[in-house]
Amino acid sequence: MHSTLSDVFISHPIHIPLSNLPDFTSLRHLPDSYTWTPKDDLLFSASSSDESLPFIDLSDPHVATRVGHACTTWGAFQITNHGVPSRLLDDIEFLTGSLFQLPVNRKLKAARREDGISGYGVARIASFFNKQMWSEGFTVIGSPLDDFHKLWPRQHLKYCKIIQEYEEHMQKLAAKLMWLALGALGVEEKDIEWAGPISDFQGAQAAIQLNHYPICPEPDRAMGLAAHTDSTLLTILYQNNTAGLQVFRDDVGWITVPPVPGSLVVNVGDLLHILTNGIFPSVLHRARVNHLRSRFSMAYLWGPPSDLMISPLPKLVDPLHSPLYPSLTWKQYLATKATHFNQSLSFIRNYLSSDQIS
Ligand SMILES: C=C1C[C@]23C[C@@]1(O)CC[C@H]2[C@@]12CCC[C@@](C)(C(=O)O1)[C@H]2[C@@H]3C(=O)O
Ligand SMILES: O=C(O)CCC(=O)C(=O)O
Ligand SMILES: [Fe+2]
Repeated sequence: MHSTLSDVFISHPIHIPLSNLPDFTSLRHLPDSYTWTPKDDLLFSASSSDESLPFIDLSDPHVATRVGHACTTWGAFQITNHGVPSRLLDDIEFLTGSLFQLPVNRKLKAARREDGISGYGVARIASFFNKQMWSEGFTVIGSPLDDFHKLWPRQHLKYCKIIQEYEEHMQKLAAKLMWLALGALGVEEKDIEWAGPISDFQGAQAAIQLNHYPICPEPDRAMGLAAHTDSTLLTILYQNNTAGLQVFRDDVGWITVPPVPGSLVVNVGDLLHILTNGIFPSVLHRARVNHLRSRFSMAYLWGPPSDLMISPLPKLVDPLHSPLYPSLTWKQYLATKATHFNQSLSFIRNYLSSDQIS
């Protein structure tokens, strides 16, 4: 049977109780369980800088060089002139706002199961931390029809249509960005067979993650979404007009990625880091919260077919650059991530074959 990403968490259920979701709106002080210190996350108070992320106009004649440079130096960049209609960005933001403003008991009707992948809940990475994150999320993989019907019994089709249109645009954009980034390293369409006969990565798989960071009474002591890298090839993120996304570089510290109306943020994920044999770093990022305005973000997490073997591209391997990672599938990598979280890349680096990875 053709398997999907959903199978991963059947064997790696994550136990995160939904029963103690706070009523974010009525809290005047941060409960202890939401108060973060460097003990809870080593990078919590790491230094910050006012450097900025590369901002790239996709209609620039030197776009491939700029994308390649941003991927090599930061593993992230912001884009404009990306071709996604601003009306569609408004629609997905409207959908996200409508979803999270539903009463908790309605949202819980579409709660993600412990061994499931889609639905409402706290971020999966919550299980790696002692403190709770000031956010709620909703993951869409495959058709959202059943879940949306539970959320909006009368209006679900309208919202399903928005998701479908968003996926179509994001899939095209992800393929375009992938070729720009790899093209900068001299990788050509013939080097990636699974991109398909017209090089459009039709078999790629994706998830949409909708995030809500409510207004927080003590934002400096809270964490919206803790530091992590995405397990994807690429992630394309749209944020509403409230700042919160930060990216980290060892030699720079944390920088804030300001929301620029109509622009999108692109992150290199762990699988693209593996595919490029470490040339592109997967970017460590997190979301901080705000005491005046709530924040929404909508991430399109894009990866290969879930059972396809991914390994450093032969073109990027030679006697001076031996392969740093074994071949493994996205499913195997997600399973590794479910156990080893931010240590996953260094964990698999120590294995020559994915058979040794469980
Ligand atoms: C395909 C996926 C990537 C993701 C785990 C998931 O199965 C679906 C949700 C994704 C997400 C979004 C928020 C941050 C993140 C680390 C998480 O906890 O869930 C990512 C996961 C990932 O990239 O590993
Ligand atoms: O909210 C953000 O800006 C970050 C979201 C994110 O990192 C994710 O969904 O993977
Ligand atoms: Fe992320």
